[in-house]
Amino acid sequence: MYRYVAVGGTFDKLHIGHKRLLQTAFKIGKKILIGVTSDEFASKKGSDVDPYNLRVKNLKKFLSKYKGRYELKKLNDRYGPTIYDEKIDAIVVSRETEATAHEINKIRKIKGMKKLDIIVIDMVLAEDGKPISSTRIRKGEIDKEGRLKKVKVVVGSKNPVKIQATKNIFKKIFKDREVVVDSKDVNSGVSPQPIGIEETITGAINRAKNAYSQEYNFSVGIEAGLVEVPKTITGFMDIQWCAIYNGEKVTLGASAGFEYPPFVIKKVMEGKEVGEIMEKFTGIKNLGEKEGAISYLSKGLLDRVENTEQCVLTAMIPWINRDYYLSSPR
Ligand SMILES: O=P(O)(O)OP(=O)(O)OP(=O)(O)OC[C@H]1O[C@@H](n2cnc3c(O)ncnc32)[C@H](O)[C@@H]1O
Ligand SMILES: [Mg+2]
Repeated sequence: MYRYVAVGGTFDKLHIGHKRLLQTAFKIGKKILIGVTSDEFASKKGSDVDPYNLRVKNLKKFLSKYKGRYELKKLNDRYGPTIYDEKIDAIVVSRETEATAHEINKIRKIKGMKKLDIIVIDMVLAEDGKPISSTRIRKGEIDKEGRLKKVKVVVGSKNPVKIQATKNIFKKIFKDREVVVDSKDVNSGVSPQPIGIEETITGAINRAKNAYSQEYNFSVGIEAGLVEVPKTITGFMDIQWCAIYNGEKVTLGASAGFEYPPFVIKKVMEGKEVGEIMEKFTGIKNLGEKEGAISYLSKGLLDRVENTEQCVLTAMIPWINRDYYLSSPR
């Protein structure tokens, strides 16, 4: 336990990133020095930062259970007391502000002061996997809990099954929010009948990345392919893979796999696509965009949309549990 720990910031629209930072300080320190930027200094961020008094009022409300354990100090520069106060032992920063802590230690070294221990916390991520910040809250993209105000998704395919499955899952996850799902015809960059896990996943990722643009929170790429599976009847299973991309990170999910009959696999090995073989066999045109082979083979007990939903949902698991999967740099 440190005796005296420093943290600092503007703390505008006090959000869960700020709260995590402050809670970390109280966990490791007896007494906390909280630097809060002055209105003059904060105005560099733009004109719509809340006034100092309001920012401090909100801080005090959140800190009520730590009464007597902290001191507030107005900051007119990036360093505040950290470059002259000998009593400070450590400083808590986020990955984003870590560099400032190192600058502080450089200055302290020149002045012959002892080095501060630097405690770095991971960024708290909003629902789209990007860090929560006051700037994003001021822009109206997210709220103080990091929830998206509106969810914009694009699917890298014009296949109505993939679009519907994506809509269903995103509406399920973002229940009370407006969810917009667009679609874009994009290149998968792999063969029309992918074989093997590598090729199929590459197709899913390419679709997601090729569909992505800044205006979206997520892009979705879905690709089905045959994978070798030991002890099966044919040696292969058909598995749909979903890639979800936020412009920075990709996550993957898979659907329940199933086997095609041996005569289908034989023709695929001769270079045909599962889709065309199944269309010919069932006599249903565009089977893959309707109930799908899975529905035909399961005699209607599992339909294609449901099967596709599985890979979209499993690909969303890391985004639903951002702290476990996505916070620390990989
Ligand atoms: O967009 P701006 O206006 O820069 O606001 P901000 O949310 O980054 O908030 P501050 O600049 O007031 O940051 C105060 C401290 O909180 C940290 N912090 C901000 N957002 C965070 C997040 O999402 N997760 C963890 N720490 C965060 C930040 O690195 C600072 O050390
Ligand atoms: Mg900041």
